[in-house]
Amino acid sequence: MAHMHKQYPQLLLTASEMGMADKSAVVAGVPVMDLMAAAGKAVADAVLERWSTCSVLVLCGPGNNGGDGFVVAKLLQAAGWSVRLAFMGSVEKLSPEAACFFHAWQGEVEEYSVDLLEQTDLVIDAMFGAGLTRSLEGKARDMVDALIEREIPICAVDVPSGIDGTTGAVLGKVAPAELTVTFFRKKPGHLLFPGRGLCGELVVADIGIPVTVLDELNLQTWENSPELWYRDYPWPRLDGHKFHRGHALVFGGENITGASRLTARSAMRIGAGLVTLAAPIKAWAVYATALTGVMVAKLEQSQEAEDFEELLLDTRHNAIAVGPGAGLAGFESIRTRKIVLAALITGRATVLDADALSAFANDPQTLFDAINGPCVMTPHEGEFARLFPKINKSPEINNNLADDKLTRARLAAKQSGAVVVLKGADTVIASPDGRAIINSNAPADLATGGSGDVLAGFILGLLAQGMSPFDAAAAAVWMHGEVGNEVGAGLIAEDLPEHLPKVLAVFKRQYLSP
Ligand SMILES: NC(=O)C1=CN([C@@H]2O[C@H](COP(=O)(O)OP(=O)(O)OC[C@H]3O[C@@H](n4cnc5c(N)ncnc54)[C@H](O)[C@@H]3O)[C@@H](O)[C@H]2O)[C@@H](O)CC1
Ligand SMILES: Nc1ncnc2c1ncn2[C@@H]1O[C@H](COP(=O)(O)OP(=O)(O)O)[C@@H](O)[C@H]1O
Ligand SMILES: [K+]
Repeated sequence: MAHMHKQYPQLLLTASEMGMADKSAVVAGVPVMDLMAAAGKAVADAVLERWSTCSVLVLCGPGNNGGDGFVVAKLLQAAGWSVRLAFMGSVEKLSPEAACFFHAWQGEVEEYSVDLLEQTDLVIDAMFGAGLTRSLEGKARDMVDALIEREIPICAVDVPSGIDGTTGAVLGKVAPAELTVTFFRKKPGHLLFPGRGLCGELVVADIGIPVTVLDELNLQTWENSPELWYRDYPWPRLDGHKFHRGHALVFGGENITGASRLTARSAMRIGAGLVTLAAPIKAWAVYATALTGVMVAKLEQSQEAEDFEELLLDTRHNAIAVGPGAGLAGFESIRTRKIVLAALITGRATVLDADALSAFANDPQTLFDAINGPCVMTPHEGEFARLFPKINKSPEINNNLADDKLTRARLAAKQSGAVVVLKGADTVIASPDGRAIINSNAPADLATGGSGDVLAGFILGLLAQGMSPFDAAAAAVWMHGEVGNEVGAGLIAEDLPEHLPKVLAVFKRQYLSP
């Protein structure tokens, strides 16, 4: 990802990074007054574009989020709307800029009361911004409860109040918005659940912060997009042959054979030149019958791990996947561990999924110590909890670490030395060097048995073609989401590799030809 330039629109800013960006903007000569005026105008414009004239209630909080609210109220009133404004806090404690816009509001300033909702068609939630760190209490909390109950449409300023913009966690309770307008760049909490599910449509408004302020910040978090990795995507060479596209090796167990078959086929679909599936002799015929383009190698009974090691002596096997259907019952677990360690000791690119991760639940350090080359681990939350029990319980990062998927994935990558793909609706891809990507294109249709095995195969296929583990993981997760969208409702895992060519064709049109 040599090309990840800092000014990419995909950069995500935590609340404190956003604060630093604001400060740098001021140093660069953009006054806070202008930022606040632009923020309020962006919200008012977005509202005017989406709703027709109605009775609006602007709920202003005690900080600068409330400051934006004063601006919105005035602009909507000027547009001929019927506007009421409620303020919670003390005028003396407002920032000078928020105070200035407070005084510019010439209408009545009302106290928070749920009765205000009686004649309200639309609420502007300018109570708290993305930097909130504790639960709402008192009148703000009562208001949120009433908003949830009455289901009045809400436009949120920056975030729906009560969402931690850095983690996406809900602090107490949050009333879901129909529209959220945030400023300059998205925050991780807009993409991570539960926050993501509460934002509604998300608009990112330019408020005049110069992009050059990003150069001063050591930003490490992005929203997944081909912009981040398309330049390193391994398209086949015009004069190439199959060995230029790598030879992937997949281990398959004897009981659940579908999982590793999906992985192998997916690796082929995404362009690995050759794929070999190595299977215990008992299951060899099953694999050999079911697979065509994928080659099937035999592993003799009771010496599967040794035979697998022998396959690894062929250095053309440049990327290895272990886990899908590898087996955990009784002796299988020991065998799975041996095969994982045999793969890792080669230092070649390795994908570890499913059973390959669970097999080390009692001794994760042995796994982490063995990782000395490019490695991608793809745990879902259950596997993650088994492999990283301390991270899930660690109190040190923040009070809501269990809710902080981004930090958990980062810590796991650092601890293990592997790129960690922490899967789910908001998959996080974290590198041991601190970089992280949040994926946002995956539809819920992907929540079906076997779709993770396909993802492992996509990563494997890209690794075989020489992509770096962080890029390969990000690209594969994005492709997986796109294919999910392409197939849509009714999707089964088998569909995913079969529909990949359509997604690749669109991707190629958009990103290969300048
Ligand atoms: N230069 C800037 O800083 C800009 C900020 N903007 C707006 O400013 C917002 C950030 O402003 P602030 O940092 O003032 O943050 P907030 O507006 O979220 O308010 C924080 C204030 O609320 C208090 N507070 C925190 N949690 C509370 C709780 N649970 N119950 C009661 N009070 C609580 C804090 O003590 C603090 O006074 C952004 O969300 C954005 O809307 C925009 O105006 C654009 C420019
Ligand atoms: N609600 C959801 N929205 C989008 N993607 C999802 C959702 N739930 C699961 N996924 C994706 O589906 C895949 C499921 O993988 P996994 O849990 O390993 O299942 P399996 O082992 O059955 O293949 C992962 O890539 C995950 O990110
Ligand atoms: K808000």
